[in-house]
Amino acid sequence: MAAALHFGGVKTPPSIAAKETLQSQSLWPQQLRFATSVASRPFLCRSFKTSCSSRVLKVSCEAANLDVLEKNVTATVNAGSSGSQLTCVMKFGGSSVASSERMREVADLILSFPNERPVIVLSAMGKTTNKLLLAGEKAVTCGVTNVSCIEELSFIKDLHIRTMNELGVDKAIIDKHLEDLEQLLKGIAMMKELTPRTRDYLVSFGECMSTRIFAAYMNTLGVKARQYDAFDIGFITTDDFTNADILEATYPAVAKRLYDDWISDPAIPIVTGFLGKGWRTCAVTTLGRGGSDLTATTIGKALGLREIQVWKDVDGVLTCDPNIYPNAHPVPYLTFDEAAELAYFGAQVLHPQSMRPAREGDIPVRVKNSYNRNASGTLITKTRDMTKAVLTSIVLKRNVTTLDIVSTRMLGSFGFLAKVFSIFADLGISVDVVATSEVSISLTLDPSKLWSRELIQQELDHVVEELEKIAVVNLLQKRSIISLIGNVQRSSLILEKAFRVLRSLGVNVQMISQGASKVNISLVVDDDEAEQCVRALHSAFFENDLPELVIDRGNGKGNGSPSGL
Ligand SMILES: Nc1ncnc2c1ncn2[C@@H]1O[C@H](COP(=O)(O)OP(=O)(O)O)[C@@H](O)[C@H]1O
Ligand SMILES: N[C@@H](CC(=O)OP(=O)(O)O)C(=O)O
Repeated sequence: MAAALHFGGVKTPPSIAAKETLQSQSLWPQQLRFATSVASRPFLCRSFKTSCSSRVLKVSCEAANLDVLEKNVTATVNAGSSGSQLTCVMKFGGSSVASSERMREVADLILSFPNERPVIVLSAMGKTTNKLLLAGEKAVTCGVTNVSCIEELSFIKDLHIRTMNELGVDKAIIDKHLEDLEQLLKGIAMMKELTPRTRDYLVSFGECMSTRIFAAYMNTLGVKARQYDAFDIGFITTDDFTNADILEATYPAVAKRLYDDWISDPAIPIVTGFLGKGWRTCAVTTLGRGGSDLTATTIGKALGLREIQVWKDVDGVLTCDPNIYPNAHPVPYLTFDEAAELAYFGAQVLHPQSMRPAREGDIPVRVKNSYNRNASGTLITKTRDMTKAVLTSIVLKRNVTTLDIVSTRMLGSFGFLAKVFSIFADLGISVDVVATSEVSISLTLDPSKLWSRELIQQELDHVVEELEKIAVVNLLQKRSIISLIGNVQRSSLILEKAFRVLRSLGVNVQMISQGASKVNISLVVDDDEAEQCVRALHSAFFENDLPELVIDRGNGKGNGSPSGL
């Protein structure tokens, strides 16, 4: 039987009617408590689904016992308090919490928003994740007796102990972690192998230690804070170690745990970014490099918070990677689609999957600079005014492999494309950019699903071997994808300008593709020409005063006048 629950408002007790959704105009703790308590009672619910935005919570559930459900709804609503609820997520990346000074600065920053009651998500301090990975790799070959001399292990210990000393927190809070870390490295040395599962457990020490230190520091300031390991509070993931996906069960579980604790004993939650728990193995998993952004947006959606803030070391999302072009400018507004595309095509500033929960929950994401808090940053929302927008950002993804596949006509055109993609699916390799004709297909392979390495030669040989059964295959390595993120409604204008720039550099574009997302045009060029192209494109699009880039004739097609190049 499908039970339907309807909240008329926060003060009105809910009534049970024959509908399938519970809706509320504002998200109050008691509604979330209700939703999560229903979700957590399998005897009560056969199936349960929620989606929430900052204003609307929808719950559909199929109840096994309506009487019990009704009592539960009433009890939970009456017990709830409409007082101070959690308001936003603030995520601070490794660069923001790299030292004791930075942690002080971040605490000060959090306290400078007295009207917020934030959930804090932290990454590991500075480059700790990289150091842990290096320590693990060294442990594989160095022998058990040499583990304590691994330089990266000493670095990590020194950094964390010094930070605790300087912040005046009790060093005992991470004693056990430091001991276990060394034991783990000895285990790796003994086994002479570092599996993806062990790798995830190894890197989890970074976030587990940074959050404990920071929560303890907040407590020394007289601000009540409570540390949480994400894998203990309901972050349930697939068992794809090193690149796990968050499962739907995470949302009600995390909401329940954080809200229950907040209501019974309010304290600022300090949550480990990047980590989860595999649903079959129950082992620690990680969400892929930069995954703390995804932790933040997941919490934002789970709790239906007002805003998700990600604090970085740059003034927001920039017009291109500042390491390629130091004068890149902050982009004030982006849509979730633009930000997702930008992240997916290689802009390190955001995790590729992090926009999904924010978009589903329709929760604005603000990218801010913890080193320059007055900078306005970038606001990412579902829609924005695109009438004046042409190009938003230029993104470079290096060291990409491309494949040109020409059918030997053993299969019809439908069969050919289907067969090509089934080969990639069977081998678990993602494809980024695709250009097709009836009998040929060119595509680029995405190495990002593999942990900090490119597709290895053996895997590529296997792909080619399989494809050669139906096609002539040409594999080209050391290519780059330049993604032009912006208003693809103006693609002719963007392409005209881009090709002028590239022609003036004597660069030949090897593949071009315009995504269905309508925000991205991808161009494939040689690796060694790519940075030069990005710099020239940046100055043509963002630094030259080119009137045709801003004038709108009201028909959405630009004025088509030739560029000044
Ligand atoms: N388009 C871009 N906009 C902003 N930063 C970018 C962009 N492309 C690459 N970056 C790099 O991303 C870095 C910020 O991301 P990240 O290192 O993940 O931050 P954090 O560790 O603070 O979360 C910047 O320091 C910058 O070097
Ligand atoms: N510490 C992890 C997770 C993370 O999100 O880090 P950061 O916020 O510093 O990018 C990493 O380095 O990948």
